[in-house]
Amino acid sequence: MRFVIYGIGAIGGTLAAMLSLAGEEVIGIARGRQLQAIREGGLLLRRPEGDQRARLETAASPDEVTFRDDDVILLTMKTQDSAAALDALAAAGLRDQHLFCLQNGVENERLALRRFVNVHGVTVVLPADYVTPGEVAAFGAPHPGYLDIGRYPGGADAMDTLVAERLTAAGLPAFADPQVMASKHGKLLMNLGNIVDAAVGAQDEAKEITARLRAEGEAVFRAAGIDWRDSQDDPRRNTLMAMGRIEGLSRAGSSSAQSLVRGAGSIETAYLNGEIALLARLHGAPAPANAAMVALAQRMLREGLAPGSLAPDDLLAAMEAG
Ligand SMILES: NC(=O)C1=CN([C@@H]2O[C@H](COP(=O)(O)OP(=O)(O)OC[C@H]3O[C@@H](n4cnc5c(N)ncnc54)[C@H](OP(=O)(O)O)[C@@H]3O)[C@@H](O)[C@H]2O)C=CC1
Ligand SMILES: CC(C)(CO)C(=O)C(=O)O
Repeated sequence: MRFVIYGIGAIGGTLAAMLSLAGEEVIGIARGRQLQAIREGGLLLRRPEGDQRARLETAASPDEVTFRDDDVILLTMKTQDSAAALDALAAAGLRDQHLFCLQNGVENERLALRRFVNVHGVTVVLPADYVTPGEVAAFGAPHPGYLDIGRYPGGADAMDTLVAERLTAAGLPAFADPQVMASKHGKLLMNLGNIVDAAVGAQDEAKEITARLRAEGEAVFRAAGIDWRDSQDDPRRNTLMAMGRIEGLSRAGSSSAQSLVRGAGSIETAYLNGEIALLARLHGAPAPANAAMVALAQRMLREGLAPGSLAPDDLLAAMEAG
């Protein structure tokens, strides 16, 4: 088996480094300064237990990869970049190799299944940062995190088990999960707070606002008949990983906050809070607070607002107006 990891940022970089340090065959598809830095000096993975540098085979796009039957593709870009990436994979000749979506939200699997037949969802509980080109950090300890892996739309097959075994052997506990989308919907409820973190940072009022977004999300899931499995009360959060400390580094915030920190020019909110807004509109349930967060994220991009530059009252006002 060869792992083709598409998008070498916080999550893809952590996986690429761990798998390759464990002796797995890995190709990382990266771009820009990240690609250049990895080609020049490898990829530094920083963890509470210490730093390790991985040497990676890289490609600048799927058409630089000669795909093999034993390839598994791990999608690790943010959702707003997935459609273009999937089109590039199709154009490069990817066929029925198994493709795993290691992304938040629940849209990537649908995008993938339009183009490919063997699609798997993965719930990613792995707090990680893309620090600078050539360097990623994973803050969990003793393990960087854990993953649930299953087929989309449901079930778990031999490939889920095999990939879970390889990841676990590389130090990242992974579990074949026939109800992976219930797990992913549970994680999505947590990620409704990503935009709050991006807008106001980690302050007490942020928790209340996030709780409101979450309650609205749960009500919308009920209206839409969607099952979910709670992510925040999962005991594996304590047994497998807790937040650790890395010397000289503090977390830049949620993955959405990191997009703003890096000036990425796009943010994932339309696929997180926007999933709730979409379901609400489809099923006739109200979701003004989550809809307002989608608009707020767009405003932050448009006006070039720095992460953490808004006040909780700004968010509350946007929710009331929404
Ligand atoms: N970071 C975290 O703690 C967690 C993140 N997640 C989820 O994991 C997913 C990935 O997030 P994260 O790792 O933080 O995101 P990052 O932005 O850190 O990494 C994504 C990487 O993919 C690259 N990329 C995007 N499109 C392409 C392309 N066409 N070709 C080559 N490279 C490409 C990006 O490049 P560029 O920078 O140039 O855009 C970037 O390097 C998201 O769905 C996120 O919500 C889940 C759990 C935790
Ligand atoms: C739960 C959280 C915030 C952990 O990093 C996450 O999934 C993200 O950053 O997207």
